[in-house]
Amino acid sequence: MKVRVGVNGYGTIGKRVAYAVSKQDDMELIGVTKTKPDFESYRAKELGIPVYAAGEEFLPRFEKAGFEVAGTLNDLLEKVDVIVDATPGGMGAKNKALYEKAGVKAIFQGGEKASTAEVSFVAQANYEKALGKDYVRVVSCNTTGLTRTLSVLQEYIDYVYAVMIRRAADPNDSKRGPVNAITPSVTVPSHHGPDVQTVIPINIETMAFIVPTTLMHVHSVMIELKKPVTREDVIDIFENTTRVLLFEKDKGFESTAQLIEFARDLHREWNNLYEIAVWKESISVKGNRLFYIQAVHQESDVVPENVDAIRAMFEMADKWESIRKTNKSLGILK
Ligand SMILES: NC(=O)C1=CN([C@@H]2O[C@H](COP(=O)(O)OP(=O)(O)OC[C@H]3O[C@@H](n4cnc5c(N)ncnc54)[C@H](OP(=O)(O)O)[C@@H]3O)[C@@H](O)[C@H]2O)C=CC1
Ligand SMILES: O=C(OP(=O)(O)O)[C@H](O)COP(=O)(O)O
Repeated sequence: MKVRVGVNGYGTIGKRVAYAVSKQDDMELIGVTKTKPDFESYRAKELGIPVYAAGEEFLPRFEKAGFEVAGTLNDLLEKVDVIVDATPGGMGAKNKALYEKAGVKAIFQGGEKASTAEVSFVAQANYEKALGKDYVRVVSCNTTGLTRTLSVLQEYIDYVYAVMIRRAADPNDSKRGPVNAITPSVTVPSHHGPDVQTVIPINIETMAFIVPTTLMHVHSVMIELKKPVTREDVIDIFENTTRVLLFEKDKGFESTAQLIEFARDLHREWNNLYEIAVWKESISVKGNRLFYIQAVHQESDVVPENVDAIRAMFEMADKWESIRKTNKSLGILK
């Protein structure tokens, strides 16, 4: 039996999750929601994906444009086993009552508070915690990136300090900024450190800035060690960590621009770089401190996590079986 999946919110994350679900042999994409008949709605239809209005209040927009929808969100909820909520941050918590009423399981994204779901999720760190659960939150792109690399270093970590340099807007977004400024998050810690702690129990403080770029986020990670580790050990650990790739400046990876070009060269859909990119040269051990720099493709790193979360919620596979299956279907390198 295939799990029937709906996606509420066919935007940056939603369209990628819908695509990823459609690549799984144990899942069926039943439909997606939109609030308006824009080019994304027409493209979904061309791809054969049923488009539902995100609520009755949006129906007149579709009617006016002569765009035939398959129904409304409530109709979609009647046909699915699980809904992936990829609506703008904070909206998922409001939608939860609809999902409860319809009796469908739901996955929320990192824009929601941890309390919206029963568990905050990063597959390689805590897959088992989501087994059989009804409500799971895939943490934000930055939190996913931090958790992927920190979870495999846990035995060495006394305290983590990380600085997050965040992209200002996604490439398809012409409304956000800044265009010519650097915006600090003056609340310390930024939400990322406490968010990592919803997945793994480590000491961590984070600070964050927004800078004028659309391509990726970059993290500067500094770790106080509680037991010795060498640079070679860390390289070895990351080389053996799924969804983490090492890149070398010496091979031309000077910035996020070349990382995205690498994803383009792989002919990845939407130039997705699902893997967290760690600069190999940046991995340094000085006394009892470990340093490294990593980059996160904000539009795509959480996509495989959504797929694995579905398998965990329906107890369809164990952790490594699911991760391997998802990786293979999306061409994730390791
Ligand atoms: N973008 C990113 O880098 C990342 C985002 N996230 C999280 O993922 C979630 C989604 O973000 P993102 O994909 O960027 O958002 P987008 O704005 O790209 O997409 C949001 C989607 O929700 C739909 N929507 C808007 N209003 C409503 C409504 N009233 N009811 C139902 N659906 C609505 C939009 O439909 P329409 O277009 O038709 O109006 C759109 O399809 C957020 O929680 C965010 O924090 C997590 C990781 C990375
Ligand atoms: O939700 C996200 O983008 P946003 O800036 O559009 O809210 C990304 O996950 C990055 O957010 P974060 O820096 O809160 O992890």
